[in-house]
Amino acid sequence: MASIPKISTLITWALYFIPIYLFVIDPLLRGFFPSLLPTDTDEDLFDESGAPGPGINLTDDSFISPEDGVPFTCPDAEGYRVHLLSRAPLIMYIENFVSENEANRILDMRYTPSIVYDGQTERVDPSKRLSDRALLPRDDTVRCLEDRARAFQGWRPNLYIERMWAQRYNTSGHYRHHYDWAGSLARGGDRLSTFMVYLDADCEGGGTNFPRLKMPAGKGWCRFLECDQDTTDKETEGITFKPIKGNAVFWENLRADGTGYPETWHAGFPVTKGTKVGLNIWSWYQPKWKKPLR
Ligand SMILES: O=C(O)CCC(=O)C(=O)O
Ligand SMILES: [Fe+2]
Repeated sequence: MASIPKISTLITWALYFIPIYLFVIDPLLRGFFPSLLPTDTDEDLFDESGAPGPGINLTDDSFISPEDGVPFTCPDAEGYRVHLLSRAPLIMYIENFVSENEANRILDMRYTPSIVYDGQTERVDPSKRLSDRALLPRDDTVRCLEDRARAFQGWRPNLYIERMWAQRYNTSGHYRHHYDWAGSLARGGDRLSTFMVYLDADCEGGGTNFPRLKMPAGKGWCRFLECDQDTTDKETEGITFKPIKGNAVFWENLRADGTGYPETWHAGFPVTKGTKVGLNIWSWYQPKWKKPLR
């Protein structure tokens, strides 16, 4: 009669089997039968040919700017210049992204107090965000910018430009550190990228700070970044973009697997004098679904 193996024998077998499974059997199975095994990310949910998923409502034109084919002209467009700051996350500085005439057209708006959103409710909270904002009507100037933002990102599929907001900060206006992404891709969509455009920068202070990014080497960046700030001080660590009218900072919020970059933690520093007006251009990524949500 076969005897029952001792506990110590079972543990010894397990010690041999676990590494063999992890380093030999699992990689072989993944190689030969990729569809049989669960993957580590939610990427397997997404399929370019699938149906639109839940999440952002692509027909809600109070929230997104659909490509509706309405014709427009861009007489005030000028050329822009791009400077690469970081590859991962992708961060680019764009000189003259918005021309002087375009910026002036957008500035004259009716503003209301800005809100913060905690994933559930929207409220005014001046300790976190003190500014006024205005939803921009989709006139020719705004459509030109939507088009420019799409082209800049290679006309990527499944990318939807959120309706644009201008944001005006008067003295002591600020936006405390936050992410623009919400970690909501698996629930249907998230903000893939941000253009932070300076429409007006007749101010002191008001820089856009990224405490987790390192100052690039060389003095070349001092045109656009504060080079005199104390990076050992907790309040001013990292890098800070100076507000310069017409220029923009572009960054990607999400990695290829849809998770957010911690390096994109950022703030609008307090304006100490004058007025700054920013323009947010956010692009959402809403993948198509291969299979229903788990
Ligand atoms: O005003 C700034 O510099 C940053 C604004 C910002 O981060 C936002 O509106 O999400
Ligand atoms: Fe932001």
